[in-house]
Amino acid sequence: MSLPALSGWFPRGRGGGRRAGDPARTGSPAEAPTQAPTQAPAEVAAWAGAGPPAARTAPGAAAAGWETARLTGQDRSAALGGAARWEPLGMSAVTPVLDLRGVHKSFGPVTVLHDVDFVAYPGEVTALVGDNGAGKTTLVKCIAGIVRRDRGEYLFEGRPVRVDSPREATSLGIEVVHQDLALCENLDIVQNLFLGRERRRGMVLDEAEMEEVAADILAGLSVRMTGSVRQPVWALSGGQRQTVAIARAVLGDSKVVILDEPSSALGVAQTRQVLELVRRLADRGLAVVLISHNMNDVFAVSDRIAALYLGRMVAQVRTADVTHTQVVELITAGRSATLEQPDGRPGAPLGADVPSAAAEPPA
Ligand SMILES: Nc1ncnc2c1ncn2[C@@H]1O[C@H](COP(=O)(O)OP(=O)(O)OP(=O)(O)O)[C@@H](O)[C@H]1O
Repeated sequence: MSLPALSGWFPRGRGGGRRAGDPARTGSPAEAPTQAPTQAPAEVAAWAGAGPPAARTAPGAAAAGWETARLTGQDRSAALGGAARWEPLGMSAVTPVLDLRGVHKSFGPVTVLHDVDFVAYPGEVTALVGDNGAGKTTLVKCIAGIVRRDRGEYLFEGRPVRVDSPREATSLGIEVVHQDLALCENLDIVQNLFLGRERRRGMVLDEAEMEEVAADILAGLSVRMTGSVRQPVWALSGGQRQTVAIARAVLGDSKVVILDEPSSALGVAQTRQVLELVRRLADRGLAVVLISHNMNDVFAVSDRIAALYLGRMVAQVRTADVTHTQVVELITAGRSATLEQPDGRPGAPLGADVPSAAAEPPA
């Protein structure tokens, strides 16, 4: 497979693609004085998980979308010399596609997700990072209805929804590309793309229509396959398979695409091609959630980073506002020496003072 090189390699830039009226994306706190009000400490603490779920909602934030906190660009330079400052964002003018609040999940006695908040916006790549066992896959399974959360709100495009099965998630336009890709090796590209949703003309499959749509969707994603769309998947490279799996995810009316480690088995060139495709999906307005352990990939392609540590969301920040080192610290320690907690304490693990789930009364 060869992909045309994107001019400028991610020309939108991380954290770019500003939307009119979205102060959260302007990059400068000074540009958004009216829509990013300072929060009372109690509200900020609630973000960190110390408050009850009800306290997590900022006043009036339900419809407009609530962002958690960020390290401002202004403070970034300060971060180099000392403790940087977290600043609550208040409300964004753009409603998140996904907005999960206080999601809690246990498997028997083991609590895997502790009151996790997570948002994903249209037109953005949100990287979901965390060490092995942090709870990334479980959170994604909750989003995709594969696993039922014990409690927690689930808003889709600002509306509360019930997502208790994969079918319900799919009907909302949420697609997951799992690590194993779930492609059928013996089937060709067209058959894989349309598996389970074949186009028919009367009683027979409309092969010509499916071929045309397959070619269109691959071309629409700027994907050029060497060879026919009728070649079997077993004959494709790892990058090409990933592309087919992603194309299948966006074939319907998808609004959210979640990619689980899409480049984990790929070489340098193929990783770059897949990341270009990931960026392109977001540029077309999809909300893309990217699970990755690879910080280079995360920084190359994401607009936001959500960091899970031992089942707690310890930060959800703009990629442009944090450094590689800070994110690694968040992943490995649940805190960063150069990031303050929202309540002003420097460097303490966020949510570390939250009572363990085992000690909490049942919901
Ligand atoms: N069905 C289950 N039953 C019991 N424990 C589970 C189940 N699914 C996940 N866990 C546990 O939940 C924790 C989080 O797992 P999860 O797969 O969500 O982490 P992850 O961040 O995706 O890790 P990795 O990066 O290694 O894939 C792990 O300790 C795991 O053993």
